[in-house]
This record gives sequence, structure tokens and C-alpha cells, in this order.
Amino acid sequence: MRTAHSVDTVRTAERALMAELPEGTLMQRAAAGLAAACADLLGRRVYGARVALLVGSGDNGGDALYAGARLARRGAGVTAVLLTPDRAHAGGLRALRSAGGRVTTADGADGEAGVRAVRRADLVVDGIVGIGGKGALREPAQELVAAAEGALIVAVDLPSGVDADTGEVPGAAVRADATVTFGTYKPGLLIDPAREHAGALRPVDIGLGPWLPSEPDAEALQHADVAGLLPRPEAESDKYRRGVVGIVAGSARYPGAAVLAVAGALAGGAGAVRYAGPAADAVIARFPETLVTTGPPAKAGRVQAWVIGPGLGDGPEARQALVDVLTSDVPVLVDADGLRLLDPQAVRARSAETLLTPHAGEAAALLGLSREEVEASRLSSVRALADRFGATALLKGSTTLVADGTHAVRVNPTGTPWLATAGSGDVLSGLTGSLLAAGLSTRDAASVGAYLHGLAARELGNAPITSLAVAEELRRVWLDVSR
Ligand SMILES: NC(=O)C1=CN([C@@H]2O[C@H](COP(=O)(O)OP(=O)(O)OC[C@H]3O[C@@H](n4cnc5c(N)ncnc54)[C@H](O)[C@@H]3O)[C@@H](O)[C@H]2O)[C@@H](O)CC1
Ligand SMILES: [K+]
Repeated sequence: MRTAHSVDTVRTAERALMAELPEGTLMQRAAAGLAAACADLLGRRVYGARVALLVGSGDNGGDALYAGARLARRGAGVTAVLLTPDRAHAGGLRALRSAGGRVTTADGADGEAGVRAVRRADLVVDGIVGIGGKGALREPAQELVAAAEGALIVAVDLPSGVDADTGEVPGAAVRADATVTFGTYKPGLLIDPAREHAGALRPVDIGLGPWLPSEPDAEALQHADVAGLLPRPEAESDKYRRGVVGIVAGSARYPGAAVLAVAGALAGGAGAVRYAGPAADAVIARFPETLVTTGPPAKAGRVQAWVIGPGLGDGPEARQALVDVLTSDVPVLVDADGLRLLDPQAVRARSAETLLTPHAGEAAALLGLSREEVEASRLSSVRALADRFGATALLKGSTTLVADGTHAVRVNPTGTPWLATAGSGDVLSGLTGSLLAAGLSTRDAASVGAYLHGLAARELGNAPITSLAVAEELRRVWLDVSR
């Protein structure tokens, strides 16, 4: 699990740890890890490499200066460009100078020299701001960052200009090839749009672990976590013990959505898949193992979880079907058209868990925001959805988020832009519903579903994909993950 903690939590933990250590120890640990990562990125050719340090007014700049001193001692030509010369970290400056590094500034008489140093650099270290940063990059930082284009850029702790707690990017921000982050991940490093600015993530252990709370603010599942959550049938399991999932999807107009949701559900490990709706013929033609009825959900038979919404339309049968499944006492996943018909009170009144799986456009409609607003503030949007409906919410996107109002927000790291294709959400809802029927909580089912779904799309390679191909790939991905 990659775990991320908010700035306040990191600061509290750092204070506690610092009280136990000689002054400056933490910064030295950070700088050592940062210098090692820079050396790695330079392909170990440190001697003779040209390194420019962008140095802001806080400890983030201090980290950059001490790391620069370590690189200078190994023969790199290091130039620090001070953004606020009168406030640069004094100890770091002394260390850099005594290691043979040069120091210049970003404006005044030296301004040109600063830009030149950045332009000529093989590697630029972004020590402008870290967790103390507020808002977007300002001048002269913007000009220097623009001059860094073409060089390798390493961000210290996080790319300057992004919000550490939310992943929001309010304006100009560094785009790094790698981010060396200290003690723990920050939520912004896992969540888009900031995630995209961070490049490859390199955590450096500074000994903070024991001081951090066990429940993080955000977490991203890894292979091993997913393997531990996958449902496994026992020797004695019959189909009901493995879980039966009911799918209410598709319409005369969109029969394909039903087929794709069932394809996802069949790949998700339920003991059986029931389908209720007008696309029963299309479903049975493609997947003869499905138990189908053209009647309402009540006619489908016993299930342990419902999926409702993909391609459902908004006719009277669709509305009635939604009422029927929401008044059941089993977990319900609501997607797509189902979300358009949803009444928060009906969800809040439920006795079993509910999972909503909107994309940004659907989330925007539910929250009374624009799609752009949701995309710019994904973390607060997913939390607001969970809050408003008293449910678990999965917000789709390049970093899909899952919030349940209580635990750490889960971030799915396996997304790929190729998944933004027709029907891909239908497969995800079927798959996730199947995991719900197998007994996973809404939070686990949603995050495991998103993980497998993203991985299946990635396995298909860097090329256009079809949703059915993703569903077919799920079995191989399941094998891989559980190995
Ligand atoms: N506190 C600790 O124990 C440790 C901190 N470390 C480093 O220290 C960083 C935090 O240091 P600080 O608290 O000094 O804060 P930062 O260095 O992140 O930045 C704060 C300074 O930047 C200025 N600033 C804020 N937003 C700005 C903007 N948009 N443009 C320009 N300037 C802006 C502020 O006025 C303030 O002076 C961490 O991110 C990490 O890199 C590490 O050395 C590890 C140990
Ligand atoms: K930084």
C-alpha cells in the first residue's frame, strides 16, 4: 500500500520525531536521499554533470542546497539560483559554497545568470516550495521553470505549485520527471491533476513511520493488497456462498450496455449472474451461463448484490427498477443512467451499503457543479458525494478515487487514458458488483474493481481498446495478481 498523509499530519509527526534527534538530522536524511535519487537519474554520471538548484525561501530549498552540496562533492557543477536571496537556508548555502558550488539569484543583476544556469543544466532540482507552498508558482519562479524545459527535473518533496493535500493545481506548476518525497506520500502526489506533474515517485524514508497515524488520508493499493482482498472460493462453496449478482442494465435502445455489464460481472468471481431487463435476449445469446428474465428485478430471484444503471434509460420501468433494488437489503451499485434518477434520501434510508460510480460529468450533475470543476477538485468532489448520499462513491478518471466518508480515500494507480472508451464503465460496474456479491465491502469492491479493470486495459498495450476486450482480459489479470 502506498499511504499518503496530509500536511498537518506530516508536520505533527515531524515535530515529534525532531524532538528526539539532533538538530538538522531530518534535513540531512532528506538531502542524502535526494542526492542519491539525482545521481540515479543522471545515470550515475555525476562527475561533470551540470546541476541547477531552484531554491525557495523555506526548508524545501534547504533540502535542495544540501543535496546540491553532496553532488558538488562528487564532481558535479552545481549552481544554486536563489528566488529570495535574503531568505535562503543559511546552513544549506554554507554547505554548498564550501563544496565548491556556485550561487546566483533569479532577478536583479544576476537574473540573466540564473536563467542561463538553468538553461544549460542537465538536471534541475525544484526546491522552490514543498509542503509549505501556497497557490501557484509566481515570478520569477515561472520563468526559471520554463527555462528548465529539456532538462531532467527532480521535484523536492512535491512539484512546486501543486496542492499537497488535494492534488489540485491552481495555476502554473512544475512538471517533474521524478519527485523525491520524504517520510510519506502526500495525497496530491497520488491524485490528478497533480499526480501528472510528479513523474516517477521516489519515497525516501526519514524515520517518520512510527510517528504517523495508522489511518492515512489517502492510499493507493498495490498488487499484494489486491491479492489479499480477492474473494477465494472455499472447497464447500456453492454458487450462493460465492455470491450471486443481479444486473439491471440495458434498454431497447442500449442493449450493449447489458452485455458489457454482464461480461464484467462474469469475470468478477460471483457464483452466478442474474440479469433482469429488456436486453435478456442479447445477454443470453452472448453469455448462455447468465440467468435472465425480461421482467422487473423482483422476478430475477435471489441475489447478494445489485448493479443498476448502465444503458438503463429513464423510462417508468427504469425508475421502478431503481426503487425496487434500493429498497432491497443487499448492497447496490448505481451507475450511469441510474445516477440520473437517484434521490439522496432513498440512498440514505437504505439498510445495506450503496456504491455510486460516476464519471466526472455524472458527478458534476449530482453535485450541481461543472465537469471542469469536478475534474479540478477530484478529492473534494468524491468526498462530497459520499457525504451527500451517505454512501461510498467511486469517481472515475485517470486516478479513480473511492471515498466512503470514514476511511482513507483509495486512489487507483492503474488507470490508462485508453479506458476512456464507450462501455468501459459498464464492464467496471459488472465486475465491481460481482465483488460486492462475493462479500467485499463497497470500498474494497470499488478499489479492487478499479484496479483490475485498469490493469486489464494496460495489459492490452498502448493502443485503442474495446470494452469487451478489457472484460476478456480480466481473467488473465486476476491470475497475475493472485499469483
Ligand atoms: N520539517 C521537517 O522536519 C522537514 C522538512 N523537510 C522539507 O521542508 C519542506 C517544508 O519546509 P517549509 O515549511 O519551510 O516550507 P516550504 O519550503 O515548502 O515553503 C515555505 C516558504 O515558501 C513560501 N511560499 C509559499 N508559497 C509560495 C509560492 N506559491 N511561491 C513562492 N513562495 C511561496 C513561504 O512564504 C515560505 O517562506 C518539506 O516539503 C521538505 O522538503 C525535509 O527537510 C525533511 C524534514
Ligand atoms: K518542490
